[in-house]
Amino acid sequence: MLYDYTAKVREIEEQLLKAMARSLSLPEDSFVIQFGERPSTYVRFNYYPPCARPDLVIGLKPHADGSGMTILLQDEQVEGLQLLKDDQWFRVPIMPYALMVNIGDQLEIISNGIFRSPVHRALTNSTRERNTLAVFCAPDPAKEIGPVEELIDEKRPRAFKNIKNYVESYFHYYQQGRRPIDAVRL
Ligand SMILES: O=C(O)CCC(=O)C(=O)O
Ligand SMILES: [Fe+2]
Repeated sequence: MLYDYTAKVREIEEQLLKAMARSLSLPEDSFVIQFGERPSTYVRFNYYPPCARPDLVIGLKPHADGSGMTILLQDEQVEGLQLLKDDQWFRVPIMPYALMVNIGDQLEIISNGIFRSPVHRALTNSTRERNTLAVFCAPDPAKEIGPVEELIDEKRPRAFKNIKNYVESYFHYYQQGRRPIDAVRL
């Protein structure tokens, strides 16, 4: 069942990548191509048990995803996800059966910073457990990725270096509480 789910999620992801490329007047495969022939898919079940001191304990610390795109199935009943925008945290409301699409760092790199990878976190609460399912869709780690040439010009100079296996360096910086994408920023 998980296999069927992730296979379908990948189809959605590909359609979204194509639509996003078209929205920038690029050939529709411009982003998909960078994911390579063997893109990687990681799945994480997040379980947040009730926590007596949600004021002191965070469920998942602030981070931006290291994927290209993450498709999150939120808990149907319990809210907890928040997004950072302009130094303020915004709640992401629950919508049963809706998929939450989140841009990851690698798509920010590929799109030369046009699509941004937002910092987000998950809170805990004292009464109810919360479950979410995240599918991280990322380029083949063996494939070098970098800003699409057509998105680089004088007005928008190249913002990132090319990189291979971004996820590996991601965890190195994550552990230090730093934003991994800053390491490839020019
Ligand atoms: O559980 C959530 O709402 C967020 C999960 C998340 O951000 C992640 O798994 O990277
Ligand atoms: Fe995340």
